[in-house]
Amino acid sequence: MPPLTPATPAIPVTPAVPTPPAIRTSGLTRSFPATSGTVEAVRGIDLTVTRGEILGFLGPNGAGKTTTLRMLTTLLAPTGGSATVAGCELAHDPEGVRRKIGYVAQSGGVDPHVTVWEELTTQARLYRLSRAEAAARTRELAAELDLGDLLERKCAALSGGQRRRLDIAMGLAHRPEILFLDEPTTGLDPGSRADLWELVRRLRSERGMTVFLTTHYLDEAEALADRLVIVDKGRIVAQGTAEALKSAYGGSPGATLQDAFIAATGHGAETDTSDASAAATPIAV
Ligand SMILES: Nc1ncnc2c1ncn2[C@@H]1O[C@H](COP(=O)(O)OP(=O)(O)OP(=O)(O)O)[C@@H](O)[C@H]1O
Repeated sequence: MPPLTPATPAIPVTPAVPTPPAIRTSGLTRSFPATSGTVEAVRGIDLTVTRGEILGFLGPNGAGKTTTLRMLTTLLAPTGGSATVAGCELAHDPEGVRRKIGYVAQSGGVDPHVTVWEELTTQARLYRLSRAEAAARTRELAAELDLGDLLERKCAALSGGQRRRLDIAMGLAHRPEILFLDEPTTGLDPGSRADLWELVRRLRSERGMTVFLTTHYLDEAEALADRLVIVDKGRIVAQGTAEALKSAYGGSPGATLQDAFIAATGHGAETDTSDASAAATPIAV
């Protein structure tokens, strides 16, 4: 039989290379020894966050949000499972993870006694930038985060919103690929919250930044996040867009995210679930 001839000349095709996710976890687990036994803070989280996604990580008090965040940012070793963050394996290359992520803790981390300029240049120098590079990076960050008029001010004299912008600038000093924000707007007034939301949106649209955000504010999660993951008692109990969660859980056309949250977890956003032992069934929508 003659060989088959293609009807059209063969054009070399470059196969599409799938973009690896920003974060992937498999069975991520953390337990803590306690006097009364073991606290199972995180019980096998399987999660994928795509690059450029803003992910809202929600759950009642004690659900395991901070423990998960601390594992993903290398601050706490998992007791089980695995995770890849920004292409680096958490267990084998924590240094690589740290180079590629920015972490803004709930309590911030700035020194109240130094100026904004000193704080930012010191942070940039920690990432081995020369003095001149650190100064240039500080100017860049100040412009981007609207801190230009505050550079000579002592950190202690900043308002809550200004302090939060500085915290984020510090987290961005080394141009990370993924930004972890732990409760970024707790304690801010509505105007400062709206400014911060705008900033997070800009980081994603202008830099393609992946943002992993924990929050207690359901309106914040709904306004900012592309996708929500709800955890309870250390497990993922629901995930999807806010709209999908509302229609899957809300039970009526006018259902709110609060309705969906209560239906998925069995309680309100501020209830402490850490001592409960029953596990909910995970539902993805
Ligand atoms: N170092 C620790 N030692 C013992 N138990 C801990 C430790 N850290 C966290 N836990 C427990 O693990 C569980 C999950 O805590 P975690 O802080 O991750 O919850 P969370 O969802 O962040 O809660 P919150 O919204 O209140 O901050 C809780 O029962 C908590 O008491």
